[in-house]
Amino acid sequence: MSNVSDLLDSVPKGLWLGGKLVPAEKTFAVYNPATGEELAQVADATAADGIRALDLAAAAQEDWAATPARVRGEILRTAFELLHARAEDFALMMTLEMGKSLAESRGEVNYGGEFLRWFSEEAVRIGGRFTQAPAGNGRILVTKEAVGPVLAITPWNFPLAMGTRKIGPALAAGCTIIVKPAEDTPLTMQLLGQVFADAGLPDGVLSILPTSDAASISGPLMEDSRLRKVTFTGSTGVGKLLVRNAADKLLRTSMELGGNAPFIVFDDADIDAAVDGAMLAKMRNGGEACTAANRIYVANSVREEFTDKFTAKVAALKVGAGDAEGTNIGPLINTKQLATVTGLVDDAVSKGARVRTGGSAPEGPGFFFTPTVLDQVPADARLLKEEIFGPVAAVVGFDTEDEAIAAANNTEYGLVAYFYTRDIDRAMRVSAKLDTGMVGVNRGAISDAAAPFGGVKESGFGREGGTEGIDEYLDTKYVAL
Ligand SMILES: O=CCCC(=O)O
Repeated sequence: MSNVSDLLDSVPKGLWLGGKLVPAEKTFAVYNPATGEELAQVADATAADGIRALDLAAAAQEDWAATPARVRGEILRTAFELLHARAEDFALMMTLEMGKSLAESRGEVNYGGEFLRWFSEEAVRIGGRFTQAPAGNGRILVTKEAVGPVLAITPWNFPLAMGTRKIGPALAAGCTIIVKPAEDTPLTMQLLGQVFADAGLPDGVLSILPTSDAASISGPLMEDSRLRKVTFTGSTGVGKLLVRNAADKLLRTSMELGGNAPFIVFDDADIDAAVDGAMLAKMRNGGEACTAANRIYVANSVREEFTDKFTAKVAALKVGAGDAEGTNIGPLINTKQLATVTGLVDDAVSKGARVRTGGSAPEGPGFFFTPTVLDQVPADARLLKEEIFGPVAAVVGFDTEDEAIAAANNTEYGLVAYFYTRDIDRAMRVSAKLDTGMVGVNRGAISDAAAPFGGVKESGFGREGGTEGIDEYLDTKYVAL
C-alpha cells in the first residue's frame, strides 16, 4: 500500500477489544509532527472500555495460559511474518505519526519484529526444576506460571518496538494483555492489532486502547484485582507514580524509565570509530531514545580531534520530513518537546557552552530542531543532568579514567553507558565500575531482542528481551512433594 491516504484509510477505526474491532464512542486527533497538522482521528477509549478489556482478558487468561506453548509460539511467529509482509506500511505509519526518517522506521520494523520472533522461540523454553530436599524428607518441584492479565503502557518514541517487546514475552508466557499506546502515536499499534487478529490470536487475549486520557484507563485497571501486572516504558516521573499506584494491589511491575547515558572516549580510542559510535548513540531516532548519549566525555588529549570530526558529521545531517528523500533527522514529537530541547540548549549556552553547529530551531512549520553540538559544556548546565531527547550533543573534556567514571556515574539514572577504548583491561575495568544496567564497549548501539534491556537506579527495574525478558511475565510456584 504505502500511499499516505490509503494507509491512513486502512487504520482500524474502532477499538481492539479482546481482538475484535468494536465501534468507539468518541475519537481524538493524531498530529503529524513534520507539519503540525492533523493526520487522523483515532478511537478514544474510556474507563468503561478499559474494564471491558479486562473482563475479556480475565475470562481468556486460563485458556490462553493452558494453550500449548508451541501454539502460542507459532501465533507469535505468524505475527512476525505478517508484520514483515506489511513492513513498508508500518514504516510509513511510524514516520507519519512520530516523525522519524523512513530509514529509522524501517530499522524499527526489523527491531520490533525481532521481539515477536525471539519470544516465539522462547515460548517453548519456559523451564522449571526438580531436586531433592537436603533433609531427605521430600522433593522440591519448581514450576513457572503465567502472571495473569497485564497492562502495558508504551511510549511514542518507538511506537512499534516498545509494544512488541512487551506483547511478545507476555503472549509467550501465557499472559493476556491490554496495551495502552502513547497518545501521540496510537496508529501503529492500531495496525498491529490487525496483524494479531490475522495471526489467529484467540479472542480476549489482546486489547489495544488508544486514549486521550491515560489515567482514566490505567487508574481503574490498576485498582481491579484481576489485573496482575503493569509494564511501562516512559519517563521516570510517570514510572514512580505507577509504582506507587501498583503498591495498593502489590501488582508486579516492570519499569523501563529515563536515561542520561554517558558516552566516554578514552585517549586510546579509535577516534573515527568513536565518532561513528557517537553519531549512532546520539542521533539514532533523532536523539529521542532513552538510550541516547546525553553526555559525551572526551579525553582532553583527543578532544579537539574528536569534536571536529563529530561536528562535521552532525552538521552534514539532513533535516526534514521523515518521508522526504534523504532525510536523516525528522522533527521532534511535539511543541512541548521542542520547547524542552530549546530550553536546555539556551541554558547551556547562557552558562558558557560553545555552539559548534546548530543551536536553535529552524524557521517554518513542524517541530524541528537543528542537529547541534555544544562543547566546553559547564558542569552546571541542565542538559548534563536532564534527559535531552533531541538531536543535541554535549561534549565535556576529562583528564583521567577515574574522573570520567565519576562524571559518568554522577546521575540518578543508570540505564546505559558507552565507552571507546582499545585496551581490553580498561574495557573490563570500566564496564564493572559503571553504574548502569547496560554498557556498550566500542559500540554506539546496544539494543537487541536477544539481550536483556533495562536499567538500575532511577532508570527502573525489570528486563525486556533476552532469556530474562519472559521471566517478567512468569510467577514461580514451589510444590513440596
Ligand atoms: O527509548 C527507549 C528504547 C530504546 C531501544 O530499545 O533501543
